[in-house]
Amino acid sequence: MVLAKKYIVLKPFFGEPKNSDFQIVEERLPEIQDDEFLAKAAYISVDPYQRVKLGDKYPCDMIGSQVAKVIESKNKDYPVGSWVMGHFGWRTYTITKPSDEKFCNQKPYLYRLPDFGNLPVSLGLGVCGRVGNSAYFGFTQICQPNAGETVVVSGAAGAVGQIAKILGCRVIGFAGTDEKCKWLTGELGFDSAGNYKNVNIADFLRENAPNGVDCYFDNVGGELSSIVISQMNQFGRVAVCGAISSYNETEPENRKATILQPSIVSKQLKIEGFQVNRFANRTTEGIKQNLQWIQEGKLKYREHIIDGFESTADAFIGLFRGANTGKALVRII
Ligand SMILES: NC(=O)C1=CN([C@@H]2O[C@H](COP(=O)(O)OP(=O)(O)OC[C@H]3O[C@@H](n4cnc5c(N)ncnc54)[C@H](OP(=O)(O)O)[C@@H]3O)[C@@H](O)[C@H]2O)C=CC1
Ligand SMILES: CCCCCC(=O)/C=C/[C@@H]1[C@@H](C/C=C\CCCC(=O)O)[C@@H](O)C[C@H]1O
Repeated sequence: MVLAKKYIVLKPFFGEPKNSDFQIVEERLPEIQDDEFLAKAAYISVDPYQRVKLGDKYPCDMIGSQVAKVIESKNKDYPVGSWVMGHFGWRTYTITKPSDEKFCNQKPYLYRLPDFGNLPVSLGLGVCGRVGNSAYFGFTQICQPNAGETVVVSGAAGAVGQIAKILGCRVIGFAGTDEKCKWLTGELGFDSAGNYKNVNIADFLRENAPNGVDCYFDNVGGELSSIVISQMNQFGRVAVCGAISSYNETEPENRKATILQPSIVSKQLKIEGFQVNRFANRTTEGIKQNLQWIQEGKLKYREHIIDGFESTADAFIGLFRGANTGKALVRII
């Protein structure tokens, strides 16, 4: 008999998520049945979307993905010892099967990790998982960049800007600390990077993108994005990936930003939101492309790893304070 631990969310988040919104409970797992396997969590992913994508019934199990190792199995496609990515929520042990989807209806719900060679399995939650695929497909398919174009990325400490450099673009990033900006222009090769907390965004862009912006990959929304969009070129393309600047905001007044329509019309812009699930049937293609770029030394990654299941809520809260540089993960020890 296995005793699992899982997080439940007691009430809707209000403002920044708090430890008191969560409770850890224990669950006795039954014996596995035909087609099922038992997986032990190795890494749990904490993600901004978890702040805004819970349902409306409380208490509820916390949603989320994890990389886990199969430790008991009655499913030949998931033998003991194999590594999986699954949307099991924040929990230590899971019994499931491919047709299950009892933990959520995410697509893809479950898959075996491709062979990452010498690289860590934790990449399956970051650059070689759906986060990396959001960058790869969101940027290439929505922004449709051309070599030589100027690209701006907000929430820039991820893969998008690097992919833009690989594709021959000029890249400007915005991030929330000077240390992150130094990493962007240093190791990652961005052409420039500004700390959105202490630069004048409009002046910074006029100086660093004097010929205007062709593509904007928007992770944050709000006024920063309105300013970037106001400096776009004719027929510019915007991929709206997220709006983290608004996720903890409870006052509707503070969710307002400068009107976009004058820029959209006069510059004939294309602005398109996307959810990475749209590219679910190309999951392996995206993972393999990012993996290949890592192996070729063209794509670098950082992981922000916090140890211990009991630290998962803290790791999640840290996302909204910019505590992570790179993918935020909890290692289950
Ligand atoms: N459309 C889709 O399918 C997907 C969308 N997303 C979205 O992409 C975005 C980035 O997610 P992800 O890469 O997982 O997370 P990150 O690893 O980029 O972590 C979140 C980062 O957001 C920044 N941030 C926090 N608060 C604010 C704020 N008020 N204003 C601006 N930046 C802020 C912080 O960095 P800093 O120090 O720079 O402030 C923080 O480190 C989110 O908006 C998320 O919702 C993610 C996955 C899929
Ligand atoms: C205003 C709400 C905007 C929410 C944007 C956002 O972040 C949406 C994301 C989900 C996405 C989650 C995808 C990747 C997370 C990475 C970790 C993982 O779980 O593998 C997917 O669920 C569809 C969008 O809703």
